[in-house]
Amino acid sequence: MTKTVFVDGAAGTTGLEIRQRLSASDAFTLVTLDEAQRKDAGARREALNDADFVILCLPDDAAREAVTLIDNPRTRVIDASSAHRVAEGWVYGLPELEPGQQDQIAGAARVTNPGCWPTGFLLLIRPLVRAGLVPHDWPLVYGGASGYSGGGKAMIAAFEGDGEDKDPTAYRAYGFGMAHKHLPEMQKHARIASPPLFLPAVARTYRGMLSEIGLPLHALPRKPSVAALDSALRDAYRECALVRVTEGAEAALVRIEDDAGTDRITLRVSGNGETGQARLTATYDNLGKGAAGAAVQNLNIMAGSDPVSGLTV
Ligand SMILES: NC(=O)C1=CN([C@@H]2O[C@H](COP(=O)(O)OP(=O)(O)OC[C@H]3O[C@@H](n4cnc5c(N)ncnc54)[C@H](OP(=O)(O)O)[C@@H]3O)[C@@H](O)[C@H]2O)C=CC1
Ligand SMILES: CC(=O)N[C@@H](CCC(=O)OP(=O)(O)O)C(=O)O
Repeated sequence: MTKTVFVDGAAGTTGLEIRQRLSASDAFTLVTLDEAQRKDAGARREALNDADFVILCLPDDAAREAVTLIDNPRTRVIDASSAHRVAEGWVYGLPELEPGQQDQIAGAARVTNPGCWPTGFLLLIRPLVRAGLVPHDWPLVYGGASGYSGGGKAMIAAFEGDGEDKDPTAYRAYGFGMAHKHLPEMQKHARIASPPLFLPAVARTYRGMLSEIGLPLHALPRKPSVAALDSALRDAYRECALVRVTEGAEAALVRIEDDAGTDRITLRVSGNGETGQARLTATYDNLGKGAAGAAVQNLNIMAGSDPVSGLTV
């Protein structure tokens, strides 16, 4: 029997992408509310309690409210917002993060999708911290660029609009308050002593991400080689269909578009043994592995289906 999936926020950027991925599914029946009802608390309460699975594609406050509207123990929730990323009682929905993480997701009633920025950071750094190649109190710096759909409907309108509010920029940096909302999530799930110094930017491309961590290898206590970092990542993700580790030395150019339009993430370790410098790079799609693809992957895992069903690997 198919399971019902109610997407709350189905008219938004992430919600539309999830609908696209589930529309041809044999395992799930998609439920959405029409335009007149999609913000009606009564209609939402009914849909939230009727569904086997709920995927919240809402701003944080609306996501918190949606959870309070659920009063039956049967409905299982995946929250794409940042409302519950470090909350007690929620399983972190990044199945590749730790051994056993996928099993925790499979059995959970409440799963929080990771943020798009934390996805790249955590998949690059967590295996290196776990292996002791990077100390847990190392002062990490993480930066990169996101496609503008990462800011949802409002940012899409600003980049694509033709009114006074149109932002004509090709590339802009932000987060200068050094207090981005993803910092607690990055610190907690990387299991590091303090959050990374985070340098985000947004580029004039609809979708895609390119994010990076630089490491001075000679300064690290264990002075790891580039090859040691590369092999730690390969070991960590050998069984993971959506995580590719490619040869960093061959990367003459890495583009923000490299994995746009897919649900995978590509990791690379580049570097120079003589100068003792390494560059860890992740490319993925903010709406793929960064949001909708990750939500569908978690849904598949929770429902006991093939984790990559309906996804572009
Ligand atoms: N875009 C991305 O790349 C990523 C997004 N996310 C997260 O996913 C969530 C959704 O983001 P995104 O799709 O980009 O955002 P959008 O702004 O594109 O969409 C949000 C949708 O939620 C609707 N909405 C707002 N309040 C309510 C409410 N009270 N009841 C019902 N619907 C409501 C909005 O309605 P209306 O159309 O009327 O505005 C809109 O359709 C956010 O929490 C975001 O942070 C996470 C990772 C990446
Ligand atoms: C380009 C851009 O503005 N991106 C957003 C992150 C989008 C995202 O990941 O949303 P969540 O916070 O729900 O994870 C930002 O940096 O705040």
